Formats: sequence, C-alpha cells, structure tokens
Amino acid sequence: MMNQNVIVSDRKPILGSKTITISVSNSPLFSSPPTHFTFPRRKFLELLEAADKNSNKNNLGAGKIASWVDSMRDSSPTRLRSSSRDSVSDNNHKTSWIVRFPSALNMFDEIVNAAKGKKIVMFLDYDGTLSPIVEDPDKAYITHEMREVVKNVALNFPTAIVTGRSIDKVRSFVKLDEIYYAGSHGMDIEGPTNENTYGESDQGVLFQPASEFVPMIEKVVNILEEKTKWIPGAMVENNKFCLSVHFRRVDEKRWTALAEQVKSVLIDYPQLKLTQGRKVLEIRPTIKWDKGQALKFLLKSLGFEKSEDVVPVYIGDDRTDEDAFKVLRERGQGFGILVSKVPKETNASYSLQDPSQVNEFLKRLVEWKRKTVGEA
Ligand SMILES: O=P(O)(O)OC[C@H]1O[C@H](O[C@H]2O[C@H](CO)[C@@H](O)[C@H](O)[C@H]2O)[C@H](O)[C@@H](O)[C@@H]1O
Repeated sequence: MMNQNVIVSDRKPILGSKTITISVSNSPLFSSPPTHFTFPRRKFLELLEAADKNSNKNNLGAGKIASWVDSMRDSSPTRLRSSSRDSVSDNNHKTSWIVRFPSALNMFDEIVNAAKGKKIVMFLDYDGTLSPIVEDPDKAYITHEMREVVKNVALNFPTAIVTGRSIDKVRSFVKLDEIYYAGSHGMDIEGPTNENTYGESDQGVLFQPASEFVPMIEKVVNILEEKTKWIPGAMVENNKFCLSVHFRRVDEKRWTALAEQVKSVLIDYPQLKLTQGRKVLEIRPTIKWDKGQALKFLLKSLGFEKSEDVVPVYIGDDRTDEDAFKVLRERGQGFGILVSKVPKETNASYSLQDPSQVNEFLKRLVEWKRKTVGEA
C-alpha cells in the first residue's frame, strides 16, 4: 500500500476509549474515498510507537509528509509567524525583529571596533547571499561587481565560500582562485589554488568526510530524476556529496506528490537524510557534518582553533547556514549575519536584506581594512 496518508479521525479517543479509528486515504493524487480501520487502543499505541521508532531513522514515518509540505511552504529559515495577520501587527513584528537582529550596515562601526587588533576571517554563503535567488539554479550568476568585491575581501582577509552546491559548480560561477571553497554543505573543502596574500597556495582538497557516499548520491540522483520527471518544474541537482530536489518551479498542488517521491526513495537509503533550504529538499549523508563543522575545520586549518584573536564573520541566508551561526554563538566569537527581508528565526546576530546590501557591507569592510593598514 504505497502513497498513503493516515489520519487519526479523532484525537480524544486515544486518551480515553478502548478503540481508536483511523482513516487511510490514498495520495492526494488519486481521489478514492478513505478506508476506516478500528484498532484496540493498546495495539494502536504499539503500532504508533513502532512507526515512530522507524521514522526516527530518517524522518520518514507516517504523517511526516504533511509536515514536510508545511515546512516546504515556510521557506528557510523558518519564518516567524505573527499572531495576527493585520499590517499593524506585521509592522510591529518587523520592528521588534530588526531591534533583535539589527542591520549589519547600521552596526558596522560596532562590528569593526570588535575586530580591532584581531584577525577577521570571512565566510560567505553563495545562493541568496552572493547571488540573488533566481528560478533556474543553473543561472544563479554572481555579478561582476560582487566578484570584484569578494576578490578584494579575499586579498584582505582569509575568505571561504561555504555552499550547498558542488565545488565545481560554485567555482564555475565565482571564478576566483584565491579563496577557500567548502562545497556540498561543507563536505568538500578545498584551499586556494592561487597564492593568496597569506602565502597559501596549491592546497587543493583539504577534507572530504563523505567521499564514500559519492556513488550512492549518483545513484539516488538518477532514481530521483526518473521518479520526478513527470512533475513539471521539478529538478534534481547533483552536488557530488549531496543532492538537491528543487521545487521553486513546481506548482504547489504537486508538492505533496514530489515529497512522496523523495520519501519513497529515502526509505531505501537510511544512510541519507533530508534537510531543507529555500524551495529545495536537500538529501545528504547522515554523517555529523554541516556548514558549522566546516567553519570550525577552516578556522583550525588557518591556525585559529583556540585563538582569542580571531573574529569569524559568517554571512548566509539559508536554514543550513544556521549551523554555522550556532557555532559562532557557542564559541562566543565573531558574528553571524542573516540575509533576509522578512523576520525569521535565527542564531545570527545581525541582518542584511539582500545581496546588494551584502555587497555594500563587504565594500565597507575592505575600505575599513585599507584605512586601518594605512593608519598603522
Ligand atoms: O548553501 P547555498 O550556497 O545557499 O546553496 C543552497 C542551495 O542553493 C541553490 O538553490 C537555491 O538557489 C537557486 C538559485 O537562486 C534557487 O533556484 C533555489 O530555489 C534555491 O534553493 C542550489 O541550486 C542548491 O543545490 C543548494 O543546495
């Protein structure tokens, strides 16, 4: 019995009566009426417990699809919901959010004052941070102006691009050799291939904690391409150590169907897990490695593991960047800057609205550095 939604018809009986009735309906794609089953209460609770244990393996238990789709709607990181939808309350909500996460441009002096006499290390997410979000992931180009400013940042501070994309793909967009790349959500880390001002060069691959997963990812990409080809707008992207299933161009009516296809594949691969980005389902190995771990790895590689004299600045827009913001909070070091126009739950300290503000912030940072070197 594939593609089924299980609906507990009444929650109260679970607590009180001896039997529980559930309705089982086929996928919303098909329109057959639901079938009703009545279970002895104890048996039902045993089944529920077993399903829950199973679901813990990779979050695929009965009823999870609905929550997947809910969170697909939420974009990322999770939007903060205001209690009322009227515009006055929305404005109050925005105002109180911006007080908690002020603009990094308005707080620029505070940020650089905290960095005086210390070494700034820059971490930059790619999509939504250095390039604006666009419909077609293959056309998420960085502007010439942004490339120039990132290059100047890299000439002044050790700089890494930390992205969910494969290194090959992001390199083909960014086209800079003097920076670090942490691709596939940090599971593929490479050093600069041109000598940078820190004398680091030709470092090539530094760390690939999930290399044994490459053949599995390739296989899953092929299966998912086959299984989703009938869903208009769905796109599967091979990010080498992980993969993305895009639904930005999929009609919302088909999101459940898409999530079900992804689920049906993930069930056979308990070594893989699902995370979510902006209108994208991301599938990656269950290893404990993420953008936060990549940030720690890079700081250690740069000799700053225990240093008090480093100020890591991480700029990102995505739910996956939260892992890095969290690491900075836990270390009590540096600043996370969330790129977002709308209030979102975040572990960042500051905010910027969009890539053009990121560009402005980076330019000011370079100017500040040049000025302080000139003054010294
Ligand atoms: O870590 P990031 O650099 O932010 O990468 C995360 C995902 O970014 C890309 O998808 C996102 O950007 C696309 C282009 O603007 C957009 O069409 C898509 O809806 C976004 O989710 C990338 O294509 C994914 O593989 C990355 O996982």
